[in-house]
Amino acid sequence: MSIRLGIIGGGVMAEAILTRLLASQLYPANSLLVSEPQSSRRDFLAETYGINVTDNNQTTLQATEALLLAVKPQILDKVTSQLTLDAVGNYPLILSILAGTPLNRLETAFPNFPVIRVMPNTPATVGEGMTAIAPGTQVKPSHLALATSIFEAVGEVVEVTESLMDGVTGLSGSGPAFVALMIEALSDGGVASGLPRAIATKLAIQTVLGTATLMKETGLHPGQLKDNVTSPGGTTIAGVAKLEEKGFRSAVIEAVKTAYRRSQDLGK
Ligand SMILES: NC(=O)C1=CN([C@@H]2O[C@H](COP(=O)(O)OP(=O)(O)OC[C@H]3O[C@@H](n4cnc5c(N)ncnc54)[C@H](OP(=O)(O)O)[C@@H]3O)[C@@H](O)[C@H]2O)C=CC1
Ligand SMILES: O=C(O)[C@@H]1CCC=N1
Repeated sequence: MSIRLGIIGGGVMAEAILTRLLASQLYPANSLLVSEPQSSRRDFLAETYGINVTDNNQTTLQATEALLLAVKPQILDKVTSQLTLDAVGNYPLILSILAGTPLNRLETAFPNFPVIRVMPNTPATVGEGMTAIAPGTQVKPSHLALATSIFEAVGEVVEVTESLMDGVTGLSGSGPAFVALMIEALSDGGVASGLPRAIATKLAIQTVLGTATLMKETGLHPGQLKDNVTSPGGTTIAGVAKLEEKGFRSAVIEAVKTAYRRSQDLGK
């Protein structure tokens, strides 16, 4: 079978996305090709998922539908300077998940190719990802439909203007790490209160998951949900008051804003 989707960079995000593309049967294993310099990583991906692998980035350009860029933003220039685009017979859709990397830079590196800037997140691994996509100047409705189908296989998709992509990166791109810290801290609080670690972590994870599901399914405002849990003179309001005293909300807001600014800096 011909290669329909090429991926440059076989790291964490590439694996998260390709596992769902396989599970959803959107792409069969033999239609995927991942280019990755580390031989042990190539062997792992080929043996685990049955996909095609190569150490030659140029080979991924044979992809008939799309080429996913999944390397670190800092090495984009190195990667693109080694590609010979004139040798390519077709123009696969370029999907870049590189944090902070603007469309105009990508479109300069891939002249005449349709380019979409994408920001997924790691819950993509279990099909619960949140992806934002921002189309470039050469993108047609068929390209948008293709990008949407690929990223809907890993969760939910929203289309935004490119000016919002750094904010998206600070919130949903980096957000899983912030939520993981919250879960770890909840578990630590449980352990400090005498719970065994395994039970504390189970409680913390299910509390975050259940709260998110409740808000998603009912559309309940976060403030209303907080009010619903806080009995007068009870335990929750005592904890909420302590969070406010310690600047919890301010710390989270600053974390997202700092990640947003870091995404902006990566683009310079
Ligand atoms: N991790 C996340 O949660 C998210 C990441 N992103 C973006 O995804 C991109 C990838 O991130 P992530 O998967 O975490 O990073 P990883 O480091 O896990 O993956 C990058 C991969 O690219 C490989 N690589 C290095 N040099 C080359 C090269 N010249 N040609 C081809 N492949 C190469 C690396 O190999 P080696 O290890 O040998 O260097 C590595 O396997 C980044 O741009 C990031 O901004 C976007 C959303 C979320
Ligand atoms: O930390 C990073 O730069 C990447 C982008 C969003 C999540 N991880």
